[in-house]
Amino acid sequence: MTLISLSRVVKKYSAGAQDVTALDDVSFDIEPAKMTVVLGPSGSGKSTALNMLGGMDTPTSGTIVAAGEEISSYDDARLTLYRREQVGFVFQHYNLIPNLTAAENVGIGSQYSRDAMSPDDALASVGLAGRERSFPSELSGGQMQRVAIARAIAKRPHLLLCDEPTGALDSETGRAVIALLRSIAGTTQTAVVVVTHNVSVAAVGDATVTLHDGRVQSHVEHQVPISVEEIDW
Ligand SMILES: Nc1ncnc2c1ncn2[C@@H]1O[C@H](COP(=O)(O)OP(=O)(O)OP(=O)(O)O)[C@@H](O)[C@H]1O
Repeated sequence: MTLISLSRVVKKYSAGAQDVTALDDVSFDIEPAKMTVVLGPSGSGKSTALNMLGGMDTPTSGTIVAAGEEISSYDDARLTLYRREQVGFVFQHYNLIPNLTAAENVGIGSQYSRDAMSPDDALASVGLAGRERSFPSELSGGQMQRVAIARAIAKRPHLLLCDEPTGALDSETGRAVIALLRSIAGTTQTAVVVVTHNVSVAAVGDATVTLHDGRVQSHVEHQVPISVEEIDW
C-alpha cells in the first residue's frame, strides 16, 4: 500500500530572468512503515522533493496524492491542516526553542493534535526519559536531535520527513539517530523519509530514491537493508 505518490512532478522556480527546474518529471511512491532515503548531490532537488511531500510547496505541474487525497490541488488552508495533522519534520540543526525545556519543545509540536502522545511518553520513546526538564543547552547534539524527533512523532504523523538529520552529528551519534528513525518506521505505520547526501546511509533504508539534476536517477528497493553498524560514515 502506498501512502504518498508523486506523479510526473515538475517544480520550476524563477530566479531573476531565468527559470530553475528543481524537479523535472519526478515520480515515486512512499510506503508506510518503511524508511525511504532520498539521495543526491547538492542542488539535485532533494529539499524541493521533501517540500512537495510535506505540503510546504506545490508543484508547477504533476500530481501528489497522499492517503487518497490529491494534495497538489489543495489551497494554503488545507495544506496547513495536512502538515499539522499528517506530517512530522526533523531538521539538520534541530530547531529547538532554547528557552523551553525538552518536554515543552515536544509539547509545542503536538499542541493542535487530538491524539498526541504526552511529551514525557514521546521523550521516553526516543530514549530520553529523565531529561524532560533539560534545556537544549544542557543536551548533546544527539540528544537535541532526539528531542526534535520526539517533537515530530508526538502527534503520531503518517509521514516523518527528515532533512539531513545526521548532518551536524558525529558518526556514532549519527548511526544512533538513523537506528532510531528506522525503528520508528519498523514499529509504527509511519513512513519515514530521510534526505541525505551520505551515500552510505542509503543502504540502511528499505528504499533509496536517487535524484540527479532534478530527475530520478534510480529507485532501488532493499529486500535486506544493511544494519546501522555497517554504515561506512
Ligand atoms: N526558492 C527557490 N528559488 C529559486 N531556486 C531554487 C529555490 N529552491 C531551490 N532552488 C533551486 O532548485 C534546485 C534544487 O534545489 P534543492 O534545494 O531542492 O536541492 P538539494 O538537493 O536539496 O540541495 P542541497 O543538498 O544543497 O540542500 C537548485 O538549483 C536550487 O538552486
